[in-house]
Amino acid sequence: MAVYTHLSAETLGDLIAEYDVGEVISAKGIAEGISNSNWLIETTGKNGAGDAGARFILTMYEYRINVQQLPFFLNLLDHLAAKGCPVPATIHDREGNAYRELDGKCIALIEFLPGVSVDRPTPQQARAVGEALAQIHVASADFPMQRKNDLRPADWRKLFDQCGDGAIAAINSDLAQSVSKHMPQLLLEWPTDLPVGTIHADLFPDNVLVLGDQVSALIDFYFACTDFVAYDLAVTHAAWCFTPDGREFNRDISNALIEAYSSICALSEPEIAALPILAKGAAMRFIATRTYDWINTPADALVMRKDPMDYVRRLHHYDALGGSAFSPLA
Ligand SMILES: Nc1ncnc2c1ncn2[C@@H]1O[C@H](COP(=O)(O)OP(=O)(O)O)[C@@H](O)[C@H]1O
Ligand SMILES: N[C@@H](CCOP(=O)(O)O)C(=O)O
Repeated sequence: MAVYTHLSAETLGDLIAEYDVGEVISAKGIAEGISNSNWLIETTGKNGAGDAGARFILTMYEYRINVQQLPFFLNLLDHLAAKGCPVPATIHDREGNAYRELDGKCIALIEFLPGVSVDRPTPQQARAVGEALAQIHVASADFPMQRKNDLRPADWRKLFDQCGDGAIAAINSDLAQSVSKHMPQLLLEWPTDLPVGTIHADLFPDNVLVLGDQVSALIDFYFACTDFVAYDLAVTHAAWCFTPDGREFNRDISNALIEAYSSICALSEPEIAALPILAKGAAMRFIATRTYDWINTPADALVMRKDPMDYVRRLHHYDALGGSAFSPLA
């Protein structure tokens, strides 16, 4: 579940009164999610059909987010939404603030967008995701803010060092061996001069809402940063083109995702050549944070731990497949 903080009806009512969105009719905690508390808020304001019952997502930032970086994330949402991308716009309060403080934590109210996230996407859905990813890369080309990616190879190394070899091996010996085998190559051979842009960096199926085969929303931009755009395609590929446990690679989904993305954002020769190492790096980035969380999250914590082995298996696939994982481009 992901409602870590209790907000009373009075507190919620007072908070929503700071926005020009009507009065609260209902507020329901949202079970999905890991990092933040989220509520679905319905108000007496007008919805898209002109009737009372406007819906919003209220997010309270709980974990991992440096609040000084909130302007980057929230301005990016507004920038992309203004350009017609399927992302929720930020609702500003009556004084124009994109976020406020409540009980010492930051909160933001964002537009609710309809749709569901899928565990087992179809190639048609993967195609729509490839197009949506390309759309945000195009639309963010003139986004004026920058944010350093704080999860690059040296940062993964630091996370593993903080975990310690023994604790990593205690999770799974294959995990420990895979880190020892692949981290040196990733540190040495990570590209340095690929085209850079604003990237989502965490476009997993649970961060995409769909209505049928259409993408209705890209959400959870809280890892967004300035880095190689081809790395964003690699992260999305790693997240979408395998069974959730990483045991099976789905070539139809892979082809659909890559063809759709590259039909809008053509990749350069150096980007295509770099995809195999970017994909191994994408797998390692999630192995690193999942391993760290596995070791450092108390068993009784509300935060759900995710299995790093799902991404160790993806790393093995990428190691074995090389460039053929991206065959429409080969
Ligand atoms: N703008 C939105 N419109 C509709 N639902 C949303 C929106 N933002 C978040 N949600 C819902 O809230 C859940 C958790 O949001 P998310 O930002 O992924 O939280 P976390 O950062 O904790 O993972 C999503 O799975 C989705 O169901
Ligand atoms: N996508 C990451 C976890 C990041 O959490 P999120 O809920 O903020 O997307 C993973 O699966 O390891």
